[in-house]
Amino acid sequence: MHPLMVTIRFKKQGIDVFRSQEELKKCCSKSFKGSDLAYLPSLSTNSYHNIFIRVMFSCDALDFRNFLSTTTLLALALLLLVIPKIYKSCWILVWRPWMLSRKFMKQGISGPKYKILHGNLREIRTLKQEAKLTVLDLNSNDIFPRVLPHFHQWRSQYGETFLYWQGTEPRIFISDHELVKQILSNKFGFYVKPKTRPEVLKLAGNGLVFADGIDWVRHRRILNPAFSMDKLKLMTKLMVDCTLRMFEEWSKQMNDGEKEQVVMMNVEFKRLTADIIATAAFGSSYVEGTEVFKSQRELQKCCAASVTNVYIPGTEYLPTPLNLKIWKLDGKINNSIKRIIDARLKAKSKNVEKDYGNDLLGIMLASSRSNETEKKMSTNEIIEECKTFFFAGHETTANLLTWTTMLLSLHQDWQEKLREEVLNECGKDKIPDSDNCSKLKLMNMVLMETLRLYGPVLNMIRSAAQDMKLGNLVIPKGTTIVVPIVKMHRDKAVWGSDSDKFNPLRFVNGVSRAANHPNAFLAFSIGPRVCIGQNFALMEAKTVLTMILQRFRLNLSDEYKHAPADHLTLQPQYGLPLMHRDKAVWGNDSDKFNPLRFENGVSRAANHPNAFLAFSLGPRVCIGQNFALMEAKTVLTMILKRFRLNISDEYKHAPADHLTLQPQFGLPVMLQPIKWK
Ligand code: HEM
Repeated sequence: MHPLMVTIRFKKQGIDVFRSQEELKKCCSKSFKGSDLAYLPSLSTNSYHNIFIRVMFSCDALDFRNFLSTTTLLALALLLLVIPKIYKSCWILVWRPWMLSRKFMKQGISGPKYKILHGNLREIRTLKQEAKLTVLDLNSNDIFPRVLPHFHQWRSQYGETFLYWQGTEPRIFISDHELVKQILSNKFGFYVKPKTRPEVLKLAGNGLVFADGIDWVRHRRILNPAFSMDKLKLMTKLMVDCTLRMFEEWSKQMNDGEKEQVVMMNVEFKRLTADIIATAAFGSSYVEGTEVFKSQRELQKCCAASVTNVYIPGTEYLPTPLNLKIWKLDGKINNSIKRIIDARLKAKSKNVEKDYGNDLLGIMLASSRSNETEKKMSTNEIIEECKTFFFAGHETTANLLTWTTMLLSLHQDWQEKLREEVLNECGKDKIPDSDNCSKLKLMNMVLMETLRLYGPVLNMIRSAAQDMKLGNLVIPKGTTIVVPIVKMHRDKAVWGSDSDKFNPLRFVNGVSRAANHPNAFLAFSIGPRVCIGQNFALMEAKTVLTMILQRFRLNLSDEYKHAPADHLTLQPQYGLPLMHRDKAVWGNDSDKFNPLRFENGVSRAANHPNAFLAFSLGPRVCIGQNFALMEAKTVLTMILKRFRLNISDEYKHAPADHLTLQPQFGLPVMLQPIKWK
């Protein structure tokens, strides 16, 4: 405001305004003592710093000196409190975005325009909502535009590397494999986990996934032994038991005589993997863990809805309806975990168990009693780690199993190949163990290819802990780096021109030789923060798949809509309904003599219309099949009319390949003549 305007305004209120300090002093000496004067220092800004005001108070009626000192102090205190906040807000809301955008622009990096407070969140929300209305072609693996439509759009507008704003947080999208390798394999803490939203911390726990620095080193050192190969071998048995329980449930749901069943696989796999992690890592049953899983699922919905909203620090303490819901769910999760921990402590104190147990929970509880600080975990830390493992330990593997069964249903040839491999390694009904699983090479390739195309983790994020030089780029401190796994796994330059195709054979020579870059496969990340549970997840997936392929043929139900979606992890938006056919081809009793299976004809005796190959099929089908059958029927009829047949005691059951299948020691049969009345 112009000084003249200020003067007029104060004069109107009966306040004298002086234009210089000298003028003011003259007046003071005449009618006021110095201390009775007030002037507003805040007015002393560049434009009107020479304006002083005289306040027309009655000095007798008021102890003006006291009044002045208290209010000045209060005002000063308030100013001291408010000014830094205002400064910080201006810095975050306006100055930093402007400055950083310029810095990146100078390096040739642009992106969508920053909008105050919201950044680009509104665009992200709109694009995601629009993408969710689409359904992909069944054979399309090009899911990037659907699951991360904003990245897809900005990439085509601004190039491979661009800057965008998650609210007021600057984020740079980097998909260059070499740069990503440098970021993820950095061991010096230059790229750390960025601050996480409070609701996400409540969901996934403030454990290993989000820890940094010495805390992370301590936690990882304590937890690593829980995932050693020896421990995993012991866990396979638990995985098998849980899977058998799932089959029992399925057979209960199946009506008598039914050979086909539609099952929502994503739901079943979530339940199964939850059961497995509850038993294998926490020694609790699914029932005890149910409360944790149920609440985590609810929380996940809250998080998926809120991550595209603006986050204002401190708002998590306001009693909004969403916060109230989050607090309630968090309370439930904490209580359930405490109950599981208490049960273990009780078992130990009653000497039911010698120690705390050698699973994940046991290892953590033992560490809480350690005298060495670098091997010690507090109770709170254990609770947070439990949340982390309950969440990370089942959600991801459930999605891996879901997408693998989807792809095997679409690619029946691969389903058959895997079944053959399973039957070779484990037979028709042998329970798989870790040794069998390690021999399943084709299955391993299929799992890798599924993780490449439909990896549960879509992105990883890191924050530059200080100004960093990355390739030709300078990344200012505090910038978040987004590593788009789902995009990088489809990079034609690295994975070849068929990168969008399902081709497990690309992994025939191992993961590091599947692409042009040895670290192109990022499903479990790389470097020091590589997924701690990857061997556990793969062992689990192999065990479950083996047991399914031994028993069922998988087909997609007609109701399936191909709509992969970003629900924090990659999930099928409308679920995955699959049709199971009882056992591979001939059913559970395939080893039994059961002529009734041919009741409805040869083509309907098995799950495959051409399963019966005794006379071969196609153009070279046996020319004499009818002759042979006629002959067999005639002879058998005549024998059966005359004799009752009994196997002789001398018979040795030894079918042998004598060009045709023959009884090696002949077939001595006792013929007992029938006397017809
Ligand atoms: C198919 C299954 C899985 C996939 C695709 C997967 C993927 C990943 C990825 C990409 C990371 C790195 C995240 C980042 O650095 O931002 C990670 C970390 C982690 N994963 Fe997994 N994971 C799977 C299964 C599991 C299982 C079964 C467990 C536990 C039993 C687990 C526990 C963890 C933990 C604790 C971390 C943090 C490790 C650290 O920072 O030191 N994951 N996982």
